[in-house]
Formats: sequence, structure tokens, C-alpha cells
Amino acid sequence: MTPVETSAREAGDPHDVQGLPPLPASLQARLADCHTLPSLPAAVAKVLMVARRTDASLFEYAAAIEADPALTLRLLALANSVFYARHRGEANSCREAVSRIGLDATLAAVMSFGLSPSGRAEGLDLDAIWQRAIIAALAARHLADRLCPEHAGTLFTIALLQDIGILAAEALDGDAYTALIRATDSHDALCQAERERYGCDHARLGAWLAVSWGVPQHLASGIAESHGELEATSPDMLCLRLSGQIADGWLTQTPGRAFGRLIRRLETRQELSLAAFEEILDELQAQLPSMAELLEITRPPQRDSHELLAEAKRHLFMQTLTLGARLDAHQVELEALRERYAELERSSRLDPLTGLANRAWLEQQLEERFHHSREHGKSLAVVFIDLDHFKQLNDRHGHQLGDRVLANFAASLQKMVREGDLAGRYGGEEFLVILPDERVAGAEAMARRLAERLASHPMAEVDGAPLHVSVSIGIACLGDTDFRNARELIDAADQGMYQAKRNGRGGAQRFTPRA
Ligand SMILES: Nc1nc2c(ncn2[C@@H]2O[C@H](COP(=O)(O)OP(=O)(O)OP(=O)(O)O)[C@@H](O)[C@H]2O)c(=O)[nH]1
Repeated sequence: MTPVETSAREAGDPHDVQGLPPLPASLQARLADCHTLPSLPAAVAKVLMVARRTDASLFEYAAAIEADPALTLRLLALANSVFYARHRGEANSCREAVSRIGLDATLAAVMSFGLSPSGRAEGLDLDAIWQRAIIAALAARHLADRLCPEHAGTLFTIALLQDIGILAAEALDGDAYTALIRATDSHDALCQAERERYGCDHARLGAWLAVSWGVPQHLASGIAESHGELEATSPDMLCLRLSGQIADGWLTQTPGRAFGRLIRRLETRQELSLAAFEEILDELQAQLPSMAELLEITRPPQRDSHELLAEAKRHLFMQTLTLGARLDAHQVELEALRERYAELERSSRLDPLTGLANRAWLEQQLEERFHHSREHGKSLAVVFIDLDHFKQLNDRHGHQLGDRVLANFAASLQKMVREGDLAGRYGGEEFLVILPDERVAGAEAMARRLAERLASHPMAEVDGAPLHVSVSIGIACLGDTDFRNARELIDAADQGMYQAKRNGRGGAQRFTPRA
């Protein structure tokens, strides 16, 4: 956190945090009218006045605190607590106490005294709020000791005060706000609900309140930014934001799951190893009881860091398994979809009755092959086949038999074409075969073979008697004539076929351009 300059502002709410956008105007107006906002005892305010000066000495801090005996006692208790006393002797004066615990922690202790759980706001669970605050404050300090020691004291104070905005929101809205807390199942969800209701969350509101008390601006802007994403933040911001999330995980009914999620979120941050995280949790557990005692709040639940992280890893493992299983299922689904798509695509090219290429596919293929043959100076033959007297066949034997004949004819045709050729149904009883690299002679040979086959193989049986069909065939060839496009080539083969019909059916006729 970069300390924010405390120069006077020209306009706007004097309690705004410099460097941050102002609070929504309607909220500012309501805050200005609210007479129940939490305030600080005079002694605390005096200490804050000292803290606002960058050149304030230890002596001045001590002097401000000594003016209030209760505050002095609280500070001495803190300096002599397990956390600060370690192997040192007893601190007997306010000055000794301030020197031992440092200016930041002194400020935090003084502030927490001013906002002690014995204060007002009966609708709120102040005990829970302070539990979160002290866990976060200690976590922030220990995280900072590892990641940015120069900010450890400041972060302790900010983390401790990060939720004071809840006090302001409760003062504004009373039961409606406490109902909002009850309706949300996590701190994140509460922030989101606040943003929807007030246009900002309690962190931002807390920063405003802090400035109104005279808390130094850099602490206030820290409070404003204390809630948010862990990714892509500076190390000090990571310590601060993580501190609140550690506190939430610590206090939840399912800490293993919460810490599992936290570890996953931290995966992108290399600075903090799992071993360091476990040490921090150990330190937290060691210090929380005395801190809770000092603030006269209920002790937060006891957590065994080793067990906690083992459970967190179990959750992560289960989550990975579930994700893996889901991924597998998705892959199977994707494969099935791919197959289905390929099948659809394949069937979209086929004629359903005969299983041969349909007209659209024939035309598209001919188009491509036509251009390819032209470009490479190759020949390309098209054979147009029309079954003779098919109407008569239908009329005599019925449509179903007609269908069977078409299907059997298609199967025979398919057997006669070579790899690289394409046979398809062009329409009704019309068929087309594309013969790449083939000249008229090759196409005529194919027509002959087809006629022979039809003569020797009946296409159906009627009352035990074989039913033979004949076809009329038209042939056109790129190479013989200079067709401009595939359409012209088909039309030419069609004309050849009509000529074959006119010649008496059952034969093949090559296209001959009129002179
Ligand atoms: N069973 C059946 N008949 C079809 C199908 N498609 C077209 N036809 C019939 O094929 C017949 C074609 O008749 P025409 O075009 O008059 O030709 P044709 O009777 O074969 O006479 P020519 O071609 O002159 O030898 C029509 O009666 C169509 O109803 C089909 O999918 N199934």
C-alpha cells in the first residue's frame, strides 16, 4: 500500500478516502444524517491525532494513552501477553509497552479498545466480527513477516479494522442490514449484496468511517482495498486480502473445504509455500487465545494446522477427481457428438433410398473435379443414366417394387465403378457417374459393362419371374469438347442420354456438339 498524501481536498465529502472514487452521493447523504454511527472515546481520538503525524514520537503516543487509565491498562496487558512478552521482563509503563509492541500495534490496540465488543450494535454478532478481525490481523502480520516485513505493523492494523464498515452499515440500516448478513452465506456474498444495495461494500464504507475518525489516510485506503481478488496483487495486498480469507476459513464449519479452496486460489502465487502456510496457521493457533482474552471476546475455535491442511488437500484431491471424471464424461460426450456430426455430414451427402451420393454432393464434387481437371489439362467423363420405361414399371408392379429396383440398380452401379469414380442418384430414376481422367472410350466401355450386367442380372423378381431393366446412357467428356463449366458438362451428358432414348433406348450415346 502506498501511503496516500493527506493534502486538503477542494470539494466533496471531507471523509472521503483520497485516491479512491467518492461514495455514492445517496449513501453520503444518509451517512451525513446518521447520528448513530460508531464513534471513538476521546482518549482514542487523541491517540489517533498523534498517529496522523508522520513525525510523532513514541513518547507522544505514550503520553496520549496515559491520559486514559483503562486504555493504559489494556496496552500494558497486551505488551505483557504471550505474544509480545516472549522472554522479556514485565513492561510497567505505557512508554515501555508502546516501545515493545510498536507504533502500529499500539494504534491497533487503541482502536480495538475504542470499538470493543461491549459497545453498541446489539443486532450484530460483535463477537464474531472481532474474532474475524483478530484472526485476520494476526494472519496479516505473519504473512507480512514472510512476504513484506516492512509492512507487517501497518497490515496488522488495517486487517484488524477491515470490517469496521459493518458497524457503519448497521448504524445506517439496523435490522435491514443484519437481515442482509443473515441472508448471505459468506463474507464475499455479503460484500456482493452490499454493493447491490449501497453501491459499495463495507470495506469502502469502513474506509470512510476510518477517515471520519481521523485514522491516517494510508490505513483508510488499505481498509477500502482489503476485500478482493488474490491474483495479480502486490505482496502487501496479498497479505491483507488473504488475511480475511484465512479468518473466514478458520471460522467456518467446514474449514478443510474452505482451506482447500484457498490453496487452489493461491496456486497462482508462488511466494507462499504450503509449509509456510502451515507455520502461519500454527502461529495463529498459538496466539489467538491470548488475543481473544485481551479483547474480551470468545476464543475462536481451535485448529490443528496439520490436520486442517491434510483435510484441505483431501478436498482438493476429491475436487480434482470430480473434475477429472467430469472432464472424462465431457470427452466421451464430445466424441459422441463428433461421431454424430460426422454421421450427419455423411448422410447429408447420401441419397436415402440407394445410399449413393445425392444430387447436391454430385454437383459439388463435379464442380471441384471439373476445375481440377481443367487446371491440370486432364480429361473427365460424365455418364448420365436413365432407367427405361420406369413409369410403366411403377404402374405395373407398384411403387414399392420400383423402389427395390432403384436400390438394386444402385448397388450394381456401385460395384462397377472404380476407386476415385463417383456414382450417385441425380434424381428420380436418373443416375450420374463421374469418371476422372477418363475419355469417351473408357466411359463407353463402362456403359457396355453396365448394359451387360443388366442383361444378365435381374433387378427384381415378379411372381417368381426375373425382372430385367434397361438404361439409356449419355456420355460427355471434358477434353473432347471445351466445356466452360460443370453444368455444361452435365447438360451435354443429359442431351446424349435423350439422344439414346430417341435412338430406341437401351444404348449409350456420346454428346456431339452441333456444328
Ligand atoms: N418407385 C419410384 N419411382 C420413382 C422414383 N422417382 C421417380 N420415379 C418414377 O419414375 C418415373 C419416370 O417416368 P418418366 O420420366 O416418364 O420416364 P420413363 O417412364 O422411365 O420413360 P423413359 O425415361 O422415357 O424411358 C415416374 O413415374 C416417377 O414417378 C422413386 O424414388 N421411386
